Amino acid sequence: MTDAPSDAVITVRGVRNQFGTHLVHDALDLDVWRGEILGVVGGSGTGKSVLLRTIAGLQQPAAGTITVLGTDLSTATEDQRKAIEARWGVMFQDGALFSSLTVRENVEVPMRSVPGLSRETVRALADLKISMVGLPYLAGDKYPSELSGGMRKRAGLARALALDPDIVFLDEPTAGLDPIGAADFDQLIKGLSRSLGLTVFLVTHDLDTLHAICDRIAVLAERKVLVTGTMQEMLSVDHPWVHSYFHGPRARAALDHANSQTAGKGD
Ligand SMILES: Nc1ncnc2c1ncn2[C@@H]1O[C@H](COP(=O)(O)OP(=O)(O)OP(=O)(O)O)[C@@H](O)[C@H]1O
Repeated sequence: MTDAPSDAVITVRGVRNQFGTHLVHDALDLDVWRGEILGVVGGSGTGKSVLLRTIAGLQQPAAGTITVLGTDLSTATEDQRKAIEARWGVMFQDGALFSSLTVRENVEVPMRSVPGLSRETVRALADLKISMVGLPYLAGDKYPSELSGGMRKRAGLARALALDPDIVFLDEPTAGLDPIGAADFDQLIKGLSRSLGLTVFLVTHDLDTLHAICDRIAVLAERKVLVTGTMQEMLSVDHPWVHSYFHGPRARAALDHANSQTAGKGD
């Protein structure tokens, strides 16, 4: 709905995803612009996570093309795929950390594929990522089971940032966090996106997140991206699900909260 900037880092055209006879996406199109935070919403089972996995190369679409940073994933050679995969990071809901590795070792895992990095460099880079996500230095020595849910998410984000990606994919980053922890995590994502120029593809159910940090929102419904636009634009979309999502009681509470935050900043 908003005017399209010319610099799409992700272009999805005509994508179909299905499991057996269950058609999840059909003729799905989406563009993600460089440096934006895109929030992907939709009812349960509309295929938000499947879309994330498809774009992040973890699942093959049955049809359609996905171009990331200029590379068509369906025609890319093995080497091109590896090169492009190094330019994005993925954070799953629970952090998806290896339980037998410390936080630092988890963050080091993606770096091991980079030739020529000494052990000391890898360790120093991992510690840098750990501090960038707001974890205390000592968290690097801890195992995932020794961390709170919020710290595990931060550790997952540190691992997603391991290779200085251009794009991060976040699957429900604030799910399971208390409201203060969720708001802190929102600000962390926004700060990293703005300071590093990161493009963020973020699947969420969290209306506060949409208000606080998303530049645009993409709504999944009827097996496709039904509409994209700013929060303001979502409020005037005439579609039953979109209307009830953005005008329901939770949406009103999130809007009131966002307005009070903005008013507070003006004090
Ligand atoms: N590996 C799989 N095999 C079979 N069906 C799958 C698989 N992965 C996902 N699905 C189905 O695809 C549909 C979309 O799943 P997905 O997890 O993407 O939904 P979602 O929009 O992220 O849902 P939620 O908001 O509940 O997390 C669901 O019906 C799900 O059961």
